Formats: sequence, structure tokens, C-alpha cells
Amino acid sequence: MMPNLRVLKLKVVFLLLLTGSCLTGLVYLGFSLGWIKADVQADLTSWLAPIVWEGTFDPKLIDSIYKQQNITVATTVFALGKYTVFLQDFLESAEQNFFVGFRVHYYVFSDHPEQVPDVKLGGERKLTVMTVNSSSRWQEMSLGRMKRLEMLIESGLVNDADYLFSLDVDTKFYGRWGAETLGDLIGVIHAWYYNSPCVLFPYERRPESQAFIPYSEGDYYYGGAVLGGSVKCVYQLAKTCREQLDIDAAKSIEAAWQEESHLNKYFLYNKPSKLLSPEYSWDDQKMKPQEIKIIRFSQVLKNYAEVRPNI
Ligand SMILES: CC(=O)N[C@H]1[C@@H](OP(=O)(O)OP(=O)(O)OC[C@H]2O[C@@H](n3ccc(=O)[nH]c3=O)[C@H](O)[C@@H]2O)O[C@H](CO)[C@H](O)[C@@H]1O
Ligand SMILES: [Mn+2]
Repeated sequence: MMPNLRVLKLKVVFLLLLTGSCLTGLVYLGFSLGWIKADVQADLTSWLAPIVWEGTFDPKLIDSIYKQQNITVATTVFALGKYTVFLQDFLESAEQNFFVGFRVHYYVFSDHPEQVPDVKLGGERKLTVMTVNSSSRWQEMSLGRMKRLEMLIESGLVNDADYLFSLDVDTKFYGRWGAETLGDLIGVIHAWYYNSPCVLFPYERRPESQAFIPYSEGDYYYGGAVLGGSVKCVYQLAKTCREQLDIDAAKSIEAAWQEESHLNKYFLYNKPSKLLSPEYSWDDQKMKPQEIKIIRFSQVLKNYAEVRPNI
């Protein structure tokens, strides 16, 4: 009986050791492949780009540095079809929170220019309405933004601007958005994926698409609702994404999340110089967890059937 018991004990110890090392191996693999996030609130990426969270900057100091440089911030926003209903709140809340005290130039693209509301703007802030053709599919309105952004920059209209942002219109500002968001190339971490492992990111996974990213790659999932940077860098981004979208369109492929998928591909190989935390692109549908100290900009609730021309 005794020797059997010893063998049994040895087997148990061996099994425990095996399980232990398997788990350690899995955790190691998880970290190295990005399945497990070490710190969802890190304030630096592995390529040393800052990630802007509340508490990582001094708002007054950073604004004063850029004020001395007398900069102009251009901002494009697209409101086609029924999305013009979002403009009033977008613009009014931007006037309260977005680069307050800076020279801001909004470019509102719409197929219903007469529906662009007359919002009172602060001193040194202006708005230009850009009339565009309608589309019958919401996907085209969304992905058409890259082409229009590229054309706007080529037209020379934004030559007076130092920085350029492109923002979703079905949104509202709830908090400060200032000079801390400026840099060469700016992306925002998507609110629904900031604490997800990489393999769960909804990147385009079909190799036929130019937006394809294999499961072994990726670092962040960026939202399509916010992009920005210097006019030069935004031009390169918009042009490249538009070219990739055209190649896909010629093959009748539409990436999983339209231009957002192409943006993610672009950022994977052209790393943003600064990342905005999900504070800068939240979603009203999503409860604010404790680790998020402030919501600055957020997608408002919308009735998709009511505002979109197609499903
Ligand atoms: C939070 C976030 O990252 N949102 C992205 C997401 O879903 P969303 O559900 O946020 O997409 P969406 O319906 O807001 O469309 C994106 C933008 O396209 C414009 N638009 C769209 C439809 C329309 O009928 N009229 C119109 O003007 C408008 O500026 C809108 O804000 O995926 C989209 C592409 O699939 C875009 O990448 C969005 O930026
Ligand atoms: Mn949106």
C-alpha cells in the first residue's frame, strides 16, 4: 500500500507542477501576444507615444504653450442625410469645450446646407459649410469622409490651419478638449475595446481586403470617430486610406467597419505620435466605469432606423 501512496503523491505533485507551468506559459503567451493587457491605463505606448488621460497633463500650462504659437485648428464634421439633426448639439457643446480660446475653423460638410444651424461662435472661431452630393447608403457617407478630407486639403482651403481634426457628428462634448490633443498624428482608443485583448479587436480579418490585419498583429483598436494631427500627416492618412478603400471597392469588398478598418490598418504601420484615451471618444450607451475619470466627448444615443437611409 505504502509505495502506491508515494507514487500517487508524486503523480499529484507532477500534475500540479505541469498545470502551474502550463498556466505560467499561457499567461506569458497572453502578455507577449497582447491577449492580456498589462495596464489598460498606461500613459505611454511601447513606441513611446503619450496616451492622454486625465491627470497626465496640466491643462493651463499646455494651452499656454500652444497659445504662444498662435495656432489655428481646423475641424471637419460631416452631416449628410438625417445626420444634420446632430449639428446643433455638436457645435454648441464644442463651443463650450473644444479648444476654448483658440482659433478654430469648422468645415461642415452636408448635402442639406440649409439645415446647418446658425450657432453663435466665440471670437476668432468660424464655420464654413461645404455642400456635397447625397449618398443612398450610410456606409458611403461614413467612408466618403476620407476622400473629402483629402480633397479639402488639396484645395488649399486649410492652408491657414496648423492642425486638423475629423470628428463624428452624432456626438457631444461633455468636458475639456484642448491643446493636450495636439501632435503630428492623433488616434483615439475605441471605448468598447480599450480593455480587450488584441485577438478580440474587430479588425478586418479577410486577407482579400486592404484593411486586413492578421490575428498575430495589432496593438490598439482605434475609433473612426476621431482622427487628427498636422495638416500634412492627416493628408497622408486620408490619401492612403482613400486609395485602400478604392482598391477594395474595385474588388467589391467593404471592410468590416468601413474606413475605421482602414484607419486601424494605417495606424498599425504608421504609428500615431499621440493617442487619446477613450475619455475623448466615449459612448453614451456605455456606463462609465470607475477607472474613467472624465468623459470629454461621446457618441450620443441614436435611433439607427430613424437616422440612417439603409440598414
Ligand atoms: C465611435 C466610432 O468610432 N464610430 C465609428 C463607427 O460607427 P458609428 O455608428 O458611430 O457610425 P455613424 O453612423 O456615426 O457614421 C459615421 C459618421 O458618418 C457621417 N454620416 C453617417 C451616416 C449618415 O447617414 N450621414 C452621415 O453624415 C456622420 O458624420 C457620422 O458621425 O463606425 C463607422 C464606420 O462604420 C465610423 O468609423 C464611425 O466613426
Ligand atoms: Mn458615430
